[in-house]
Order: sequence, then structure tokens, then C-alpha cells
Amino acid sequence: MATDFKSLPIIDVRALLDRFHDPKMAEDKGVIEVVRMLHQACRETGFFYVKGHNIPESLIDEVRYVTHQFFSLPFEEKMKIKMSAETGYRGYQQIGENITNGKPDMHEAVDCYREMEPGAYGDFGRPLEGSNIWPTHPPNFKQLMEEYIGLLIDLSRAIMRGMALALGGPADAFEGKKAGDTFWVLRLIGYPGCTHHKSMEMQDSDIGCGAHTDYGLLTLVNQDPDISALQVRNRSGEWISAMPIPGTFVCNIGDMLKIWTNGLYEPTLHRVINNSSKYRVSIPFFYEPNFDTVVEPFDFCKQKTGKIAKFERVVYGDHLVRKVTTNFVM
Ligand SMILES: N=C(N)NCCCC[C@H](N)C(=O)O
Ligand SMILES: O=C(O)CCC(=O)C(=O)O
Ligand SMILES: [Fe+2]
Repeated sequence: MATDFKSLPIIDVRALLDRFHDPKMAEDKGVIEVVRMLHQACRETGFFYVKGHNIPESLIDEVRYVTHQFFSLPFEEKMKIKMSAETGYRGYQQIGENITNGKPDMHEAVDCYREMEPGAYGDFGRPLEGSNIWPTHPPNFKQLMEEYIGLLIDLSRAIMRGMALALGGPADAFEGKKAGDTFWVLRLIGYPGCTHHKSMEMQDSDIGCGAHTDYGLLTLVNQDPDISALQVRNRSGEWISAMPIPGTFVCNIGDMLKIWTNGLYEPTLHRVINNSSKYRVSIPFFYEPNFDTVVEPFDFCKQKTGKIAKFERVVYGDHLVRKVTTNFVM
């Protein structure tokens, strides 16, 4: 349960990356400090900033730059990679096609998922079978995004090692059959600027993305600098700004972590409102469990939470398919 936080902590994760391959990482002083901060952040805010991540700023900036370029293309160009049930929900969605809490969101997006071969998970995986359909311009789009995704997977794994230790489990608790073969998601999102005067009352149509929690384990958000639009809800119901901080990702935890931790860590509601006049781009990367993972409370978490499981087990892919197949009006 979130507290009445007024701001989000900044965590330098460098020690986790430096000690990633060290079997004694849990004894390292730097790691111990990161682990302490992760635990506090996951208990109190469910959101934090990640710095010391080692991902080149030039790559992070270029990913946003080409995303701006894509969304500024003519409508017909964007529709060439249109998302549908036939594409496995991969590709371009127009403004208003994504529904949150029964209302259309004011954003357009390109959704990408880890590739899924036909029949890989039998019938329950079918809706998400497919390969990504990338824009052809700029020509390096696919290569750039794949490089970026590879680095974000490594960073996420390191953070999950820290969280596993923070929970009192083994460092590799989230690896192998749990999330060692992550069914990652990358969303390139564009939020139109606001055309009416700021002093006017907020309309429903101003909501870029309605209040929600993320579905899996960990989200890393690469957002435009100089626009504050992402907001996180604290216990009193106040919306706290996750404003951009140079050199950082905004990081938050998802639904599956609540089940695995038996409620020790809970995802926090968040939403997006772009009140600026500028077009905003944000690229969340979702580090998710394996598609066919059965998620149920870890014993080492149950030990700390009354010994009985508080949540039913869930197959991550079922949770995702349920979300994806009800998220869109197409
Ligand atoms: N993969 C993630 N987390 N995507 C976040 C989208 C949240 C909005 C969606 N319409 C919903 O209602 O869930
Ligand atoms: O636009 C953002 O910064 C975050 C979007 C988000 O919360 C999501 O897509 O899950
Ligand atoms: Fe989100």
C-alpha cells in the first residue's frame, strides 16, 4: 500500500550492474545500500527513478527522436503498420483506440512484443502470436529499437536481482522459468499537445492515459524532457508528478509482483495528462514474466506475510491476453 509520499526517490543502481555476475553480490556494501532503497521504494511509492544505469544517453535520446519522427508522418503512412488482432496486437494504434476505465485515451502508439512463433503456447497464446511490424523510416528504426530493448532487458534483470534480495530471497528468484525468458513489451507513445487554455477546467478528453497499474514486473519509462505529464497516486489520492529528470528512467512495479510478493510490494495507480502545448513522446519498456509462468506467492514472501497465500495463482500470459483483448476499439 502506497504511503502519502510527495515525491519519488532516485536510486543509483550502478552497484547492481557492477556486481551482476558476482555470486557474493548480496554481501557487497554498494549492493546492500541499493537493495535497502529498492525495498523502501517498493513499499512506499511503487515508483522510483533509476540512475547509474549505464545506457548511453545518446541512444535514449535517439529512441525518442525517431518516435517523434514516426508520429509526425502522415496518417496514411502510420496506418501502413496498423495494429489488429491479425498482427498479434503489434503495430500502430490511432488516438482514441486504447480504452482505459471505459474511456478512450488521448494517445497514439506503436506496440511491440517479444516475438511469438505460431503454436508456441498452444491456444492461450494465439492472440499474441506474431512478429513486430516496424516502421521502414528511418531505415535504422528496427535495429535501434532492438539494441535498446537488449540493454533494457539487462538493466531490468539487474534491478530484479536487487528486488529479489530486498525480499529476502535468492538473487535469481525472478530468473529461469519465472522471467528468464521475459515476454517484454515496448510501447512507443505519442500524446498530442493541449490546445485549450490552461486555466480552463480539465476535460475527460485531456487524459492521455487513464489511471491504471502495469501488468507485469517492472516498467522503465523514457519520457521527453521538459514536459511533466506522468502522475502517480499516493494514499490520499493526490496525484504526484513523475516529472522528467535528466539521466534517469522512471521505474515502477507491476501486477505480477504483488502476487509473487504476497502483497509486500504493490503496483501504484498512475495516469498521463499532457497539459503542455507540445506533443509529448514517452516510451515505456515493460519487463514482464515468461508468457507461460505460473505466478503464485513465493514461500520466502509468505513467511513474512502470515504464511498463507493472499492471492490466487495467475498465468502471466492469461493476464496479458485478458488485458490486450479488451484494451482496444478497432
Ligand atoms: N502494458 C501496459 N502496462 N500498458 C499500459 C496501458 C494501460 C492502459 C490500458 N488501456 C489498460 O486499461 O490497462
Ligand atoms: O506516458 C508515460 O509516461 C507512461 C505511460 C504508461 O503508464 C503506460 O503506458 O503504461
Ligand atoms: Fe503504465
